[in-house]
Amino acid sequence: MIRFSNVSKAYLGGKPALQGLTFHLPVGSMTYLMGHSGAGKSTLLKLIMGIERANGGNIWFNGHDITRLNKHEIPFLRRQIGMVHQDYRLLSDRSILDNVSLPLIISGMHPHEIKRRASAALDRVGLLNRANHLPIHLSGGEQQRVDIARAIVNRPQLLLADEPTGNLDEALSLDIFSLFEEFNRAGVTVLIATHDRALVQQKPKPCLILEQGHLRY
Ligand SMILES: Nc1ncnc2c1ncn2[C@@H]1O[C@H](COP(=O)(O)OP(=O)(O)OP(=O)(O)O)[C@@H](O)[C@H]1O
Repeated sequence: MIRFSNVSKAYLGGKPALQGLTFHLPVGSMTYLMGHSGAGKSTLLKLIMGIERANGGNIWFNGHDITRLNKHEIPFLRRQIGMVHQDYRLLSDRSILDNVSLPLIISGMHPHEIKRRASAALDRVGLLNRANHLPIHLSGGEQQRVDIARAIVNRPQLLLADEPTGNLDEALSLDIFSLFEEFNRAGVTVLIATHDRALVQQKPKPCLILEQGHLRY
């Protein structure tokens, strides 16, 4: 699914954020991405999403080298990837159904199909009965579920999560993790950047560990 080959990234004027990364995430795998603050986890996720560009090396997504995509091809790449954030990033003046609909509106889908798919995504995270509520009326754990519904509404092959349990207590973190496991069982490849050692110990999975921009083996 994803293959990094000797990938490096340095931000303008900064020291290298990632250096010489080589690894493979097979289709259907579920992997943690760990490392201290500043180790390069978010940068690695941004390279996969095409938000940042590598300075060296190649990144293969389903056999296509995404380091060579031009800017018109990036939206097509992003439609195949769902991204879950630590801070949810929901639009506060839109219902949760509207929030989940957003990626489908952007992709130009018919309104009937948008409503059907967004409702199905909310149902999968157990929030269909709150479809017309504003985000402010939901708890932190529920808002995280809305973010996950929005990430999977396009039926992505790959789900990336950047500290998805960073704002949640242990019980809610396990709930959220169980959702990721469900999608993974349905065939979605999952990569979760996390500091959450309790979660990693309770739910062991293969780990990529970054140390100051290098992979630790
Ligand atoms: N837009 C940017 N411009 C310049 N430097 C950046 C930028 N984004 C990240 N960096 C630097 O790149 C390095 C890796 O940062 P990154 O955010 O990828 O780490 P992280 O492991 O995700 O950290 P955290 O766990 O705190 O989110 C850090 O030294 C950071 O200061």
